[in-house]
Amino acid sequence: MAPVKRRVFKTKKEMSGELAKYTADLSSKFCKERGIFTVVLSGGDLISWLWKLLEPPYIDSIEWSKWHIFWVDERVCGWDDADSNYKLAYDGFLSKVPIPEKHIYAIDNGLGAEGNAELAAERYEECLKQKVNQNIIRTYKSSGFPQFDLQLLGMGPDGHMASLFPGHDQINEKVKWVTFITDSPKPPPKRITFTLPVINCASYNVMAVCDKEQSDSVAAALDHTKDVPASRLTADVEVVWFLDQAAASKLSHGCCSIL
Ligand SMILES: O=C1O[C@H](COP(=O)(O)O)[C@@H](O)[C@H](O)[C@H]1O
Repeated sequence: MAPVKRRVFKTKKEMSGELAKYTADLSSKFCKERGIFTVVLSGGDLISWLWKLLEPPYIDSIEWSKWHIFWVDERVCGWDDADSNYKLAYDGFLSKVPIPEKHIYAIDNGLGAEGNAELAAERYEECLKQKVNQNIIRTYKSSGFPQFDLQLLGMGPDGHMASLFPGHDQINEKVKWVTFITDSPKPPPKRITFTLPVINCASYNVMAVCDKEQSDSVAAALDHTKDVPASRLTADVEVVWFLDQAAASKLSHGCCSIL
């Protein structure tokens, strides 16, 4: 069982600094070992916390040309839609770093714009299978599920991660790699999402959460007081929760160090 670590920071700025260092260290490890670094992004606040990677020393030292970018979940819309996780990441991060465009694997733009959630999920799973066949994505031991090097995740106040929401069936999917939802409680209703087995096969999973609004769900997930999707998060090597003080404020005593 992979260790679940928690790191609590006084400010979001400090958290962003350490998140950048953690990501850069893994980038250097995987680029040296494999010549490739597969990174999975989520939407939401996470993208705004990647800003430190856009500054020295990281902007100049990271081997961006070896990065391959995927999304743990995506809203079913076109790439230019304000709801798009691709657009959020492109505007706030990807357009500012020299990752080759052909290494960026977004939802099919046409199916997204059409609103075809089922087909968009199937197409994204096909894309992952193609990247496995091209040895860009590794597979997990004997299970055959894709294994990403690093996933950068976020959690909503209800404890959802990716587009796996409490009380919705997608969390129980055991076979598919990518599934879809058409009645997401958080708008927009149509989304595609990695399934739990895929999320949990990643080598390293980071869960970055800030603000008081999320503190109940952080406690539920880490103290296991309630079963929310994020409480099921694990990984092959390690899971690290990056928290600010407000998000960590309801954790049981003595279990977190403030850095
Ligand atoms: O809708 C989504 O929400 C989660 C959490 O977002 P946050 O703004 O509360 O951090 C996000 O991780 C997911 O990718 C996104 O589609």
